[in-house]
Order: sequence, then structure tokens, then C-alpha cells
Amino acid sequence: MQHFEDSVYKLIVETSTNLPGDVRVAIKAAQEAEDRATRAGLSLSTIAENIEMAECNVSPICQDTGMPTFFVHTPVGANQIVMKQAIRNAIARATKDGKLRTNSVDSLTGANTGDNLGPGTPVIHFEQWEKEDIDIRLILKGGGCENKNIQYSLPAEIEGLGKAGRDLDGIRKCIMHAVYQAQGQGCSAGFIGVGIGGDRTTGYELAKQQLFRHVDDVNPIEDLQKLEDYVLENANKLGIGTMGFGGAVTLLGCKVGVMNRLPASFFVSVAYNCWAYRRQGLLLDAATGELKSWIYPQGTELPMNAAPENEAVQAVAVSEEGEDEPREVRLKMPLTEEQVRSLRVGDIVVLDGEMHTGRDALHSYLINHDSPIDLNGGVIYHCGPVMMKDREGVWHVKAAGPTTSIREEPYQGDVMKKFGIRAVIGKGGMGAKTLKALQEHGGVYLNAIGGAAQYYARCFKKVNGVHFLDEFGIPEAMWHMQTEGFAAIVTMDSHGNSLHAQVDADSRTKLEQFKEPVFK
Ligand SMILES: O=C(O)C[C@H](O)C(=O)O
Ligand code: SF4
Repeated sequence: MQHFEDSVYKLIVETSTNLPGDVRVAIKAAQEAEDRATRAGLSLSTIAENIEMAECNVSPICQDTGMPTFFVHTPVGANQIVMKQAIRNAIARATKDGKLRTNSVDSLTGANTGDNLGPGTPVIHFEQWEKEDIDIRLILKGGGCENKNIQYSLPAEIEGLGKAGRDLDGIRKCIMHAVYQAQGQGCSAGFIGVGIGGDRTTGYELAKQQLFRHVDDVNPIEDLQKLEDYVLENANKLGIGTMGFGGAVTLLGCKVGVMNRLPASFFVSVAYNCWAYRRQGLLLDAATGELKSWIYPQGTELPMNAAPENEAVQAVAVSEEGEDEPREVRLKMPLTEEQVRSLRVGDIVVLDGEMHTGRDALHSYLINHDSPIDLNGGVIYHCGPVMMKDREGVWHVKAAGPTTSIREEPYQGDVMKKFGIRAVIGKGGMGAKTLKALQEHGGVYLNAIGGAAQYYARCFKKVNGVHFLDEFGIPEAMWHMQTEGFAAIVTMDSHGNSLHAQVDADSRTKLEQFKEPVFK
């Protein structure tokens, strides 16, 4: 087993940096289905470029490298204790090498362990089988899409869809609703795994296991195959689109599994995975741990159709039907109230100067404390980057896409007003409270493309400083970044407009067309 740890390390690096071939095929199909000149179409081009960059830089596709979750099948008699230790070593090594973000946090104190090891992390499931080889699979599912997982207990009254009973049609309603409620917050276009039955725990486990199926496989259970096809076709009629910008492609895959349940329970559990669907697997020689073959097609065999130079930067600078011609505005940070008030939903803003990262820990801190730096006119980027320090002690940005902004909804408006912050950047949009604050105070919300961590890392030319690194850990710290050419779209402005509220309302109306029974 002398090669086992190295093989697992290889698996981690490949999973984090090189999106598998079957996932790429689905994203390419979405690119073809979506008009290239729309916000969604051009966002997909940025995603495609990011996938290529990650492979080429051997760096994380998305900065949130997720909860490492392994499923291992071993021949009878294989030593699982040794394997578990080797997996843990490989995880720590990949974290040190910047292939994984430090993602294991003490739930009570918020302390980051710094190596992705801790109670419950990584997750390792072992199962014995009669075969001779070891089959080891890994999924890196990020927090933003994990937060969009949802579990239904049937019978239920489902928003927009009415009564859902304990039958195939009830299940259909749950899944349609699951896609609707995710909006763009799980970095759509996404993939869903569904578990029917079990208890609350095993139902979710079954849902996650579905994400290990090949994107193009066919469900052997006819009813479920029909359900999968139905959902894939019809969820795309919800009009949520890539990043929730609106569009023809919302869902890229739907896989449904079933298990027995208790007479009193009927759970439908849905695991939502973003487009950055990072899962890979290896078949290993059980005696040596040497790699025999990859389980999913490797991404390298399938180059993405990235946008021509500069086109992707304009990714979202296109007008949609009924909108005024979008403008591209290049601004130097800090920003003035006047500059910000002149921006409207649909405008592209390209930012230069110093930007500050801040997410959950910082926002809750700032409510009750002073800021360590002057934030007047400042821009806060909702981002937990992957950072590495070189031998000279200089920090480098290895991956830096946006995080889901809605988590800051309770704080955002107050924090902006308190410190004179003029813009926040994130993804998925924010709610009514923030929209009101943007109006009152003169602020703007900018949407960056979720998961495009390599694409944005390129804009950070230098790390000017960092606060709260020891207290909050790398992802939650407040990084001060010298920025050049960071492009994002205005999706909430100071005039009370929100693209997110609009797409949410439109898709809610569209959801209702799926109320009538389909599977009798
Ligand atoms: O934690 C992150 O960096 C992002 C997270 O995966 C998210 O989607 O919000
Ligand atoms: S930021 Fe988006 S792409 Fe990255 S893990 Fe979160 S949901 Fe997935």
C-alpha cells in the first residue's frame, strides 16, 4: 500500500482543479442552448474560461473546495485504519499546497484548524466488496450549494404547486420546488441528486450518492428515469438561468434514487450541486495502492469553448429585452456617492484600486466594533479566498470567486451605513433590507460570477495587508487586495431595482404552471 497516499493526493488535486469530462459536456451543451450574447450565455463563457484556467494553473476551480467526502470500496481484509490515515495525510498535504482551501472550522469557536482535519472532516465512508481492487471516489461540494439542499416530508403543501402526496407526482413537485428555491444562489446551472425514502439522515445520504452517477447514465428504474427526464426538461422552463440572471438553462442534471422508508415517514431529500461539480474517482491496486484507472472521464480530454480574449470580461455587459443599453463604467476605488447613484441594474462596473474581502465573521464583528481601516467609499467583496504565503512571507491569491451574499442580509445595510461603504460584491443577490439600505444610503450591489475563482484571482495583483487572520482564519479574514480590472454587473441599484427580486418573482409565476398532475 506504499502508493495509496500518493494516489489519494492525485485524486484530490484532480478533483479540485480539473472538472470531469461528463460535467464539461453538460456545460458545453448549456453554452449551445443559451444565446451567447445574453448575460447567461456570456456568464457560461466565463465559467468555461475559468475551467480551462484552473486546469492549466492546477489551482482550485472554485475557492470553496467544499467538504471532502470520500466513498471507498475495499476488498475483504483490506486495512481501513491505514487507509483512513493516508487519506487524512493526503488532505493535509493538498491543503498545504493550496489545492484545497482551509475549510474545517470549529462550530462553536469559529477557529479554523488550518489543515482541513477535525471532528467530522474529511468525511470517509468505507464499504467492503467482493472485487479485488479499491474503488475510491471523492466529491468536493461547496457550502453555498450545500445550503440550498432541501428535504420535504410528504404529504405537504408546496409553495406554488399545491398539494404533494405520497406518490411519484408528489415527488415531482418537491423536485421542481427544490430547483426554484435555489434560484441562482447555488451557482446555477446546477445538478441535483434526489433521495426518495430513508430517514432524514439516510435520505440525504442517498441524495448525495446520486451525485456520483455519471451525468449521461440512464436510471434502471423506468419510473425514475421518466421523472429525471421530466425534471431536466421542465426545470429549465423556470427561467432562472446561470447565476440567476434569467435564461434557458437552470438545471444540467437530475439523478433520483430510492430506498425503503418507515410507514410514517416519506422524505424527499434533494442535494443541490453547483456547476462546479467536482467529483472524481480512482480504481487502485489493493496491494500497492497504485492507480489503475480513472472512474470518470478526465476533463483534459475535453477542452472548453472559452470566450475569445476580453469578451468574457464583458460577460454580462449586454442588454436584455426591455432594458436600456447597458454601460460599462470603469471606476477607481474608493467610490463616491455620486458615482454609485449613477449606476443602474444591468451596468457593468470594472474596478481598480484597493478592495477588501469580508464575509460572515467580519460582518457580525463590524456591527459591534470599529473597522480596523477606513472604509469610507470602500468596496467589500464577499469572498473567502485560497491564499498561500511564499518563502519570503508574501501572500498570493490562489483562487477568489464570490460567496453567497444573502448570508450577510441581516448585517449588510447597517454595516454599509455605519462605515460609508458604497458597494458590495458577491453572488446570488441580497434581500429587501439591503435593497432599502442601498436606496437610503447610496450603495450598489455587484454580482460576480460564482465559482469563477481563477478568473477573478487574476485581478488581484498584490495583497496590501490582512486583518483578523489569526482570529477568523484565511477564508473569513479581511484581506486588502490591490485590484485591477475586476468586472461585475450591477444587479441591485440605489433606485430600488433588483434583478434578483425580478427573476425570483418571474420564476415563481412560472412554477405554478407545473401544478397539474403529470404522473398519475
Ligand atoms: O465559501 C465560499 O467561498 C463560497 C460558497 O461555496 C458559496 O457558494 O457561497
Ligand atoms: S461558490 Fe458557487 S461554485 Fe463555488 S462551491 Fe459555492 S456554490 Fe459551488
